[in-house]
Amino acid sequence: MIRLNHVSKIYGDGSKKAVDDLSWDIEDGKITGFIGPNGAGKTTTLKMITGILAPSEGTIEINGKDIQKDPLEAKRQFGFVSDDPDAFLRVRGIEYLNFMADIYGVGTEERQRFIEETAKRFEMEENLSSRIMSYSHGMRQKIMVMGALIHKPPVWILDEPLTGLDPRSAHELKQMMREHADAGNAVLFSTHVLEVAEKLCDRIAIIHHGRQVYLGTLEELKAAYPDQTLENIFLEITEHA
Ligand SMILES: Nc1ncnc2c1ncn2[C@@H]1O[C@H](COP(=O)(O)OP(=O)(O)OP(=O)(O)O)[C@@H](O)[C@H]1O
Repeated sequence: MIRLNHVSKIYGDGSKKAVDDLSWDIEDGKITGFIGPNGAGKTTTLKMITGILAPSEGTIEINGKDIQKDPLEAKRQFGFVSDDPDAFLRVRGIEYLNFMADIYGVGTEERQRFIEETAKRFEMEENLSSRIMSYSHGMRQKIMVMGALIHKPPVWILDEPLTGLDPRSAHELKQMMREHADAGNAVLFSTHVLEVAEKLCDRIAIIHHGRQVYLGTLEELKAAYPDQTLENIFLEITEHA
């Protein structure tokens, strides 16, 4: 569970709140889709949850561990896939995965099992010995997902994880997200693809201008806007918010 308690973020000169007073519980056992227009504050929120940015106000707990006060314990609770997969370009895929496994103290057999299984699912077996620099965008995305999840974190936080993935890999990652949530864990991911959010998510979190406009189940949202697609609901909510 991720708990945000009156979280705000003010960048630079302080003239504007990029995130404004978010208080959310991202529940276990659910996939929560995080949506909002460009510049709404999604990446800023995810970076605060993962401790990359400090909130200007408020507190964030991941499975009860405060990301500011107890960062090491809090960071053990989640795996984070950023929206920029262009990292560790000079190392080989397998070296990156072993590096991530070493950081989190994942044993040899356990990491081998994970690498074999996910490389197969993502059709990456042939590429692990090549440098990440030589990978396509989608392949970089897949190796970053594998690295982020190698320590089997209970909470998954993914910023636009499906961008650039081919249909089979996207299907596998969606399936993995579903299996992980069904096993009782929290999965939070941001997306601009509303069809994906509509099909995959149990709950939807919508922000606009840094402010919370909706958090709840898709069913509740649809009940409030009968016979409308999520796209139409999104357009209406973000127009009037
Ligand atoms: N480093 C920064 N310095 C100053 N302002 C920033 C910085 N990063 C983001 N912002 C501003 O904060 C606001 C929220 O940006 P953020 O990247 O969180 O939005 P987003 O919802 O992830 O957008 P997108 O869907 O386009 O990725 C925007 O107004 C943006 O210009």
